[in-house]
Amino acid sequence: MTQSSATTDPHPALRLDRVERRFHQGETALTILDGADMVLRAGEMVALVAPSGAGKSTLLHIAGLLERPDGGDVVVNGVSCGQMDDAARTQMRRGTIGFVYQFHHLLPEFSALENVMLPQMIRGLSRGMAAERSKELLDYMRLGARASHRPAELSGGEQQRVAIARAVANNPYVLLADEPTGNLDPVTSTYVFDALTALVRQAGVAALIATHNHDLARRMDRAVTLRDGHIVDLVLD
Ligand SMILES: Nc1ncnc2c1ncn2[C@@H]1O[C@H](COP(=O)(O)OP(=O)(O)OP(=O)(O)O)[C@@H](O)[C@H]1O
Repeated sequence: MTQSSATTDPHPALRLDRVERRFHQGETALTILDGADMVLRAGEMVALVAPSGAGKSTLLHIAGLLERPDGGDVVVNGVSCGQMDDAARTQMRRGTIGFVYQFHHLLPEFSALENVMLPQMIRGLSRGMAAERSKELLDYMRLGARASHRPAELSGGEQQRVAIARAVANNPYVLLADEPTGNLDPVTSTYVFDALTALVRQAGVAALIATHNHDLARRMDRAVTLRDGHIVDLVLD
């Protein structure tokens, strides 16, 4: 295991620069990130593998501009987000980052198609164009026949595939996924991961994917873990 590699790319999709994050639990200060650096390049898939409680979700939320770090910077496609106000960060996030959660987080009252359309319409795309792109994405995820179904009418694997389609709907530079197959049985998990991989490769997006599943982690380009508040390369057996 070595310090995570490479800071030579002038405009990587994502760069974490000396990121710090601490929580205070009663009298105790818990340091999760202590000057963490990382570079994620367009087209690469990186597994984030670390024990429960190590800080994977914290790292993904900071990388995804959902939470502010206590120190350091998050640079998305060359744009520093550290000093942005909340409105600017939200706008940046919507335009450049896709997020997939362990539980799909789809809106229950909307169809699969509408769930994929919504982030595009929030960004200003017309209803017609958003529908066209969403149909293409759902077809690609082999969900074309399910487009009009609501989340409750879909299986867990289908719900996650809709969530993945939604995450890439705005052509993000960076896709962040927090145990996207953690809630699925092994066969479905592999199927969903295959779909995620195909979409990531096709889109050339940079992906950081937290997983406890070493078999899936091995299929990515490289793996990292969290150690003493730093992001370090992880060699999987
Ligand atoms: N808002 C918060 N306030 C206080 N402590 C927090 C907060 N958020 C997270 N923590 C603590 O920070 C640590 C890291 O949490 P995090 O959820 O990032 O871990 P994780 O690696 O994603 O865990 P898991 O694999 O179980 O999801 C945990 O000890 C958690 O209790």
